[in-house]
Amino acid sequence: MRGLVIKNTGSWYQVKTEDGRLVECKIKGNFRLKGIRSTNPIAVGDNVHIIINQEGTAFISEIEDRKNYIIRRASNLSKQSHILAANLDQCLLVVTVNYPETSTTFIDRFLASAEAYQVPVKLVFNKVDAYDEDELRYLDGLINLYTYIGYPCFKVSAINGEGIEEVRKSMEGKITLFSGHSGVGKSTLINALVPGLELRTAEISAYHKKGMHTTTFSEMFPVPGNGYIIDTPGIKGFGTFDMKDEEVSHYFREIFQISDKCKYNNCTHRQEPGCAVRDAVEQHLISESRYNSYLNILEDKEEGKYRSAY
Ligand SMILES: Nc1nc2c(ncn2[C@@H]2O[C@H](COP(=O)(O)OP(=O)(O)OP(=O)(O)O)[C@@H](O)[C@H]2O)c(=O)[nH]1
Ligand SMILES: [Zn+2]
Repeated sequence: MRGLVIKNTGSWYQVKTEDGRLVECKIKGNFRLKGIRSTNPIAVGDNVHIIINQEGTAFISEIEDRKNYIIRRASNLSKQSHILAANLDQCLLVVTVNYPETSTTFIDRFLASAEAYQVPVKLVFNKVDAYDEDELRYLDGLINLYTYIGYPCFKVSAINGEGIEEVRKSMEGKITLFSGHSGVGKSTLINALVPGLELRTAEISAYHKKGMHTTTFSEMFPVPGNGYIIDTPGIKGFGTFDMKDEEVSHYFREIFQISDKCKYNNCTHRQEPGCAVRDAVEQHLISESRYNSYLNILEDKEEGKYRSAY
């Protein structure tokens, strides 16, 4: 029988079967996954096949290929990683232009990592009820920019409900990860989207604070319309990853698009002659803030800071 893993306690998995049952499963045998040395072979979001025994116990017999997954290294020095979640359909990055301010550098770094992990991102600009005219104008500028690049944007207030319905619709049938700085309103937003869910996530938080199973526990919560939210504490973004200088621009869509017009095909778009990207920035075809974020990642990479930035 086919099912979706929605909870991983470290010792057993809760699987939602295709016919709608919730079944507690153990793993049988050794799962070896291509290319990953992981502390857990199965994660929430995995599509699995289970076998239910006559006495009512069940085990996972097969895991289907993943379209993506996010990991956390067991420790800085370790090559082993923990798979936090698999098969994410999207990430909603909650940002605020004020209270607190989310910088474009942060947004762009996040978007670049998401590109690397092949997880589509939508930007949710929260707290629109609290902004003055200047802040709203700046916000609209950002929305124009990111919509143009290809990231859908929402303008919402988790407190007064503005724009919430559109976000709710965009979560239907999808596995969604919420991310964003502390204080941007993720919990408030999730509670506005799915009333009653907050209580359950608070329980999980308390459980985590006790220090139990912190590295192995994860859970997805069903949302109306057949979707799921991943809101496990500790999963606030993507892990670190290594990339070559000339790869960084692959994760900036609009920069990558233009880069094949650069004179050198290993152009890093800094000082090289005949760089089409720098030309585009000068002609305001590529936003300066995006280009600066791009340079910023390159610089941090050189100083070895990028890995610890997340
Ligand atoms: N004015 C206004 N305040 C909001 C809105 N959404 C959340 N807040 C407030 O912002 C503060 C932080 O909200 P939280 O939901 O706790 O933020 P969070 O992102 O979950 O924060 P962490 O748990 O630290 O990651 C609270 O005081 C909320 O009441 C909004 O739409 N408008
Ligand atoms: Zn170039």
